[in-house]
Amino acid sequence: MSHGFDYDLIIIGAGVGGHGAALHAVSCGLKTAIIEAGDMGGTCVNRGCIPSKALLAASGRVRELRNTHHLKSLGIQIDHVAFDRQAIADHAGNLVSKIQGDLTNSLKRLKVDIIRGWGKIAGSQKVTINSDSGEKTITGKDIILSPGSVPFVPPGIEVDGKTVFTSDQGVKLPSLPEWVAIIGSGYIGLEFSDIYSALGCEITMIEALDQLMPGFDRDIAKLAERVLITPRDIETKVGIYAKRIIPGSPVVIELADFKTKKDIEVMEVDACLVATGRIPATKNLGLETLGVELDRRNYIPVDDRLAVLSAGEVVPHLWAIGDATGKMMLAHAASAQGIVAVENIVGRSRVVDYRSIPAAAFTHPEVSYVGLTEAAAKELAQAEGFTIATSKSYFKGNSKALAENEADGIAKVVYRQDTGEVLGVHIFGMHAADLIHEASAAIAHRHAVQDLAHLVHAHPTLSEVLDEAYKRAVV
Ligand SMILES: Cc1cc2nc3c(=O)[nH]c(=O)nc-3n(C[C@H](O)[C@H](O)[C@H](O)COP(=O)(O)OP(=O)(O)OC[C@H]3O[C@@H](n4cnc5c(N)ncnc54)[C@H](O)[C@@H]3O)c2cc1C
Ligand SMILES: NC(=O)c1ccc[n+]([C@@H]2O[C@H](COP(=O)([O-])OP(=O)(O)OC[C@H]3O[C@@H](n4cnc5c(N)ncnc54)[C@H](O)[C@@H]3O)[C@@H](O)[C@H]2O)c1
Repeated sequence: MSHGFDYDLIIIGAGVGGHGAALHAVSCGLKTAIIEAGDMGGTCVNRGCIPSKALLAASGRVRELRNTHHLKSLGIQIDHVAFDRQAIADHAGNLVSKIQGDLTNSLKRLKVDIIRGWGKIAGSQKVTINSDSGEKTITGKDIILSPGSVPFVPPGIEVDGKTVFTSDQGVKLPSLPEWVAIIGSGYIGLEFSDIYSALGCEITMIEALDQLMPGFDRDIAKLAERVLITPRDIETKVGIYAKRIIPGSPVVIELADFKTKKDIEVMEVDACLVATGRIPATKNLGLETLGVELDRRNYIPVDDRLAVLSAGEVVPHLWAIGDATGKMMLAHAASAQGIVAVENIVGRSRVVDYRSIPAAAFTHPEVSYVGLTEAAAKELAQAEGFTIATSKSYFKGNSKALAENEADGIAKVVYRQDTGEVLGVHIFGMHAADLIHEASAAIAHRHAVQDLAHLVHAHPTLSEVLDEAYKRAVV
């Protein structure tokens, strides 16, 4: 193809979004180049999903093997469980190298040109790349921006990368501080509290909003707090924010009331993980050359087809995907967007169905959801004039969970009362991250609880928790 351009498609950013787009582009016959200034694989592979899940796998095993009470209930006795912090860190580091290599090779195998350097739009269908070897310009019929995101560090917080750090450094597990403060109780705060508490650190979790895990469905967050926080060596401070953090030994943290802004106390801890969200990496992309303005939170404005917008109008041949679009900061959402953008590029109109994209926190046990929380569904119902209902089932009534003696857990289905359409499903309990996909498929097809209640699930499996929740919705 190419038609007078160097490439059919140029992708800026080789994270999971850019990678997913590149693979799909090749399968659609597009001559493709991908530009990467940093580590191939971006955040997920190098500083996100992959190393954090490796740490969670190892620390989760330590937790399980040290839980003598649980093991005894199964008739097992283990006298001493030891671990080597550096070996756990190496497990994560080795996995990063492997997946980074696999991802890079998959692009090479498909003859995607990998160009190292900083990519910048230099005008319509034109990109410049700056690297140590100088600047060059290439042309592409279409351009996809996938520059990703970086940790957000609130003003007043100083990060030295050693005593006060973000997940970028945390995933390397360089030390196990005796007492660590975690700022934020979102995904990163939760997953790291799981890792640190399993490996014997004392934790203080500080959350600015008036409840822990504010992004999750309330019923799920309440039970998750009872299981993941309360019985562990984790002190929580809620409605309180870290106004100032000074790195050093000790780390000094000035806390204030989030609502009144009044100073509350000064804490001294050994280390502090700042897990206060992420912001788009959208500076210096040359967007101004095409008159594109970022939105007020610095995301790249896109329509449902992932076309970039300028003053509400589509900018021809320019697309954006991934964390930088601010839709759902998840790896699989980024690659799904990449596939949809390519579909539109090749003339097959497609949009992303965000409602059916699942999410999970890989704590022990896991938290997962897809679709709307009960609160969000209520808002939608009010706006559109329908009513919602919910149904719940519990792991303590599930034979498989009972056989494992891991019966802490709940599944909650939020649905429309009139049509039965499933609007959201939330699960907390063992293997919740895997269990959610059945619900994701149900939402993708806009299925109703009345139909889902008739599906047959193998016995005894954890999937029967969801089966039970659907059945309870229709009795
Ligand atoms: C600790 C942690 C754990 C996570 N765990 C999960 C998880 O379990 N599951 C999940 O779904 N998500 C997880 N995420 C989120 C996930 O990592 C991101 O949603 C995902 O990486 C976004 O992909 P992306 O392609 O949009 O951007 P990124 O992965 O950030 O990639 C963007 C790439 O673009 C490059 N780049 C930027 N600008 C330019 C430029 N101008 N020129 C050249 N290159 C450029 C960057 O160097 C980077 O490599 C986690 C994130 C963190 C921080
Ligand atoms: N398993 C996964 O899929 C996974 C894992 C890790 C990260 N991620 C992605 O990375 C993104 C970033 O994760 P995150 O946990 O940093 O963000 P988050 O948005 O999930 O949570 C940040 C929390 O920090 C709180 N906060 C902000 N400023 C504060 C302050 N000064 N003091 C106290 N609390 C404060 C917020 O109220 C919020 O609850 C997530 O949104 C998610 O999309 C996903």
